[in-house]
Amino acid sequence: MAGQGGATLRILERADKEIMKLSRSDRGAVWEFVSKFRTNPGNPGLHFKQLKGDSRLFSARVSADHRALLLHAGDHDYLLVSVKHRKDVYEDLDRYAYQINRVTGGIEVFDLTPVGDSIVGRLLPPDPAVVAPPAAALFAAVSDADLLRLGVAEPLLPAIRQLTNEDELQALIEEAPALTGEALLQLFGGASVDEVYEQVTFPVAAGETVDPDDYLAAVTRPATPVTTDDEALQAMLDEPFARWQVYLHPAQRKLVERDYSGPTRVGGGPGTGKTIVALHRVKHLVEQLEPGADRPILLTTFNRNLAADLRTRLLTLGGEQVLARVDIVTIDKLASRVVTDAGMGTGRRVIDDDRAVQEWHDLLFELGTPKWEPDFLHAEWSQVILGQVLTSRADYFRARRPGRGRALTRADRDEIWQLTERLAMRLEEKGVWTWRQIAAAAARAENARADQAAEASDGYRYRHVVVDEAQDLNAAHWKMLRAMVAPTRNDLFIVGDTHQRIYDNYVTLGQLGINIRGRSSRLTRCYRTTREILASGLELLTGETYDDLDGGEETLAGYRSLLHGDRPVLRGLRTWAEERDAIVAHLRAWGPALDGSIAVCLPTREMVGEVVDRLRAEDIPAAEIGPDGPKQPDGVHVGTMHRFKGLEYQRMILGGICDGLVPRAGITAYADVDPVRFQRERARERSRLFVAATRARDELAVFWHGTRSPFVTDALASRADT
Ligand SMILES: Nc1ncnc2c1ncn2[C@@H]1O[C@H](COP(=O)(O)OP(=O)(O)OP(=O)(O)O)[C@@H](O)[C@H]1O
Repeated sequence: MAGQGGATLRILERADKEIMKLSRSDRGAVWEFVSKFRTNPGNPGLHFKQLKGDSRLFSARVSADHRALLLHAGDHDYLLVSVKHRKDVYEDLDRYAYQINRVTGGIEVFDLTPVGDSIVGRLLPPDPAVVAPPAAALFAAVSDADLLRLGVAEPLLPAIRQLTNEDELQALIEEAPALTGEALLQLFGGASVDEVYEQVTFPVAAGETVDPDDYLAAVTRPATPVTTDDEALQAMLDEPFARWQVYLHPAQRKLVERDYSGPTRVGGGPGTGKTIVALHRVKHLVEQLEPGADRPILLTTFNRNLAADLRTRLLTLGGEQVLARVDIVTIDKLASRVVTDAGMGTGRRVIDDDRAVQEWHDLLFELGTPKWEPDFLHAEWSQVILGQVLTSRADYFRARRPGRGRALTRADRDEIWQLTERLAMRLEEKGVWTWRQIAAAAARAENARADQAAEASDGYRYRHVVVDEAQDLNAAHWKMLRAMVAPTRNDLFIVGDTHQRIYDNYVTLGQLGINIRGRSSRLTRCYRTTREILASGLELLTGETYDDLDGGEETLAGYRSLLHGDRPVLRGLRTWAEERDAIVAHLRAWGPALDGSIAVCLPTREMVGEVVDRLRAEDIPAAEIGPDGPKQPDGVHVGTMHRFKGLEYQRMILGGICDGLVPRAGITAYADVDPVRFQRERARERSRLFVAATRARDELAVFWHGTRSPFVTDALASRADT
């Protein structure tokens, strides 16, 4: 990057927050400044000079009114740490301190105003005589040594010792380096020092001993969040919200850039940047490819609007060159392609599960077999026989039926096997099949292909496979994916959160030939939503346990947000008509949603239709969310819970959160006859509500009428406004 006489200039994430607050033309001036500086820092127009009293800090002229503050890392390497009004650079110089964090090895620059001391570039250890902690100090129970072990910035210790309430803590966090904020918030929330170390600090700790004076080494560590890439910088200057393109959290960056000896899985609660990590991973993998015109990387997800969104974001992130090497396709479409390639199912139409259950019903009626419920047989066929890609009666006799409840005798299995064969024939005669059948057929076809591919050295479909929303794939999908890529380094990168599982697919990846043991990690910092919304979302999950896709248990320990906002509004109304009035009133209070940043989520399609009609009658523009996303980008988006997977809104109303609707009344029928199924259905409905609640960035309102949903706990409901 540094040409002859030129310099490397990296922009520290901190500076970019200031840059984003500038006017458009001033941002343009920053861009020009960066280009000129990189070409020749000695350009007289830049007035580049060292600041008095510090060997590393420099100032330079960005525009008539603005100055840049630069930190010299060594050689020709500089960091842009601040862009300020010219008056402030000189007046406020004393406010800045910088250091290399001894735990992460990253460079931290911060504003010490809250301390009120002048300590540029000098790290003053706190003087206990001067800053004796007041009696009610928030962190009185945690020693300095422990705070430092957690990676809290040393120059902020005096200020931290003064904190006595959450508002002061929040104000400090706004300005503090991210790790300091994250660690303090977790401690404030009641976590122990060891827990915070494990969940927050360890994932970002440098893997080597840190030399606190070696700025050149520090500048390239993932813990120094910088951009050097011109395209990324320009995109960010044009589109201030695109920070994710540039500044990965060190925990995210490590996952993106690591070389894995086999399949890996990244978990994490909603909004922790799993999709962002998947996109950066794809870009990273493309950058390792030798030039070519093929598409050796598969990026797959569950539904069509998410696939479209991945395409748009990957284009923004990597441009046409990256996109050209990646096949982005939904998992079902991929399975369809495979069966078409294999010459199977020509001309067959896909039917949904409701229609398939109806076919079961008709078949059982024609056969006069009252012993089985259509619903039960469909689930057994879909989840066990097709789900595990069982191809013979003998395999079915031996199959495990995890989570299926009710035990089956050998005679039962024999009968069910014959019935499923009859149903399959019936569907074939009608020229239709289900997505599950397609997935199972694709897994078989792809495995046959892989057997041949293993003989030819390079016969696999893909070099790398990246999967988003992995919690919703079924075993047949995994078998297909496993067969698409050679079992070697960096083969599968799997991203998902089982707390957000909204389809009935439970798998143990290890049993499907995908061994993620020792290569599984979890992101814990939420970028999307506020602490207040997260707390309510987590409360909705109370009492359920979740798996880790590999036979173990998954937790959300350490899940946190640095964002802070209003508590969600909870409101019980008497009738559905009153609830609709309340929805309209709430939307009006929020003001017009012309940019599609507001959504209403409801449990049934009928309710969606009724709310859309009502909003239109009130002259509030509304768009229903279909399988390809909102039917138009502007207006209030309205959809059922299923449709909200992977989306994000500034403000959301969850309506109709009533007993009998969430969870659906129908599932109580299983409570006695099939408790395992009941538990699974309930967990799924809970996850659906959790997904919907965690789509909101800033504000959330939860409404119901009549009796509230049992998922709205007493603790939540005690704050309700009825
Ligand atoms: N490093 C980052 N810097 C800034 N913003 C980020 C970062 N990582 C993620 N985000 C933002 O956080 C939000 C959530 O990211 P993303 O959709 O990747 O999360 P997710 O874990 O896939 O969520 P979900 O599981 O709910 O679908 C997005 O708005 C994204 O731009």
